[in-house]
Amino acid sequence: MFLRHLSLVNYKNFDSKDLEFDPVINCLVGDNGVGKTNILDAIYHLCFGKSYFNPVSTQNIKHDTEFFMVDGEFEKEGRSEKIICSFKKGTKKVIKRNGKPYEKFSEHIGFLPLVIISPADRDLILEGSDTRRKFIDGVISQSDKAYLNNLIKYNKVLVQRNSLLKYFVANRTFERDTLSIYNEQLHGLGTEIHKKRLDFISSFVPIFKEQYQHISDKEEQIMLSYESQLEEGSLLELLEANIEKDRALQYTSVGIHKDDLNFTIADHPIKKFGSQGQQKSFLIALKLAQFHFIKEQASTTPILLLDDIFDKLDESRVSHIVGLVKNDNFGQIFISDTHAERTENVVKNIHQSYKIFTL
Ligand SMILES: Nc1ncnc2c1ncn2[C@@H]1O[C@H](COP(=O)(O)OP(=O)(O)OP(=O)(O)O)[C@@H](O)[C@H]1O
Repeated sequence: MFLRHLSLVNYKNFDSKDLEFDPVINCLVGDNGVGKTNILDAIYHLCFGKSYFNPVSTQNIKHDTEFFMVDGEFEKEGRSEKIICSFKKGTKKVIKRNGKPYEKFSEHIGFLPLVIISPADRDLILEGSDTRRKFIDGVISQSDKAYLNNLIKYNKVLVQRNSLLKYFVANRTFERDTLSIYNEQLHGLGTEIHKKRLDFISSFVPIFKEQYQHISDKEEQIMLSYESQLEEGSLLELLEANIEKDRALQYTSVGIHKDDLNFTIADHPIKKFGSQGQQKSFLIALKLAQFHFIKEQASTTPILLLDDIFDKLDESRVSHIVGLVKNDNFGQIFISDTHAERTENVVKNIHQSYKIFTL
């Protein structure tokens, strides 16, 4: 699968832009702030219906204009697929595949698998657990529609249960039976999600460790483990046991929405004890493992976006990553960098077709 053509209208810093891509390697080079990352983000938008960097849709519209449009022509399994993602202020975002709008964006997720490696990934280590849950959910959802649907349903029920807890306090009332209905729904959906997360972690960890060994020269004991309150008991039991606490807090304090991933090096949290280099290698290994996992599950090689990759790694490691496309037939890769020469040196050595775009 690859992206053949990209057209932008009023997308971030671009009025209009048309790019015809190479099926294998594409390099976007230029000074800071010219819009290299914005082009990668537009590609991300076509695959996920949203920005990787800025979730506020209005802020993805070029300043002082009213709408944006991102139009991409992909080739997938020998067929041309035209995806258009557009957004006008005050209306709902629209994604169309070959002229037909999707009713639910979730139907589009996984159709065009993509992995991005960016300096913004550091949030996975530095920020709260929701960032890491989004990561697991993002990886599983790209190859498992049922998981994504359960997750959407779980989040809806969770919002309803939280509203009910607030309603009880505001109206000085309490109805255990109504709450029990939500508990059962959360239990059913949450248990499924928990099981899939467990299965995912057990197949993902070996891939992740292998990727880390590839990019780190040293033997280091790194680990990624899954933490869930559901290890303590069934979700139904936990919800029932925490009813008084939830009434006081006015929100649901237990469930798979509290799950987390632990990242460690030599049994200590990498956030506090990992060097900058170790943290960078850890994040790249995480994303490369995502690439390999999705490739296996979805039987399509994901598009790989490498944003500012030299900010993270030296040339030999970048060569290793770019070399992935050499071994993975039909993979397409996009690289952004401020130094045209450095990028060209790396891609020339891969002996694959490539294009360099100077912005
Ligand atoms: N909604 C918007 N309207 C207009 N310009 C925008 C909008 N959002 C972002 N920009 C501009 O886009 C530019 C940043 O683009 P981008 O992050 O793609 O740069 P880059 O080439 O990747 O830079 P770097 O090499 O520093 O990573 C900034 O100048 C920013 O002001």
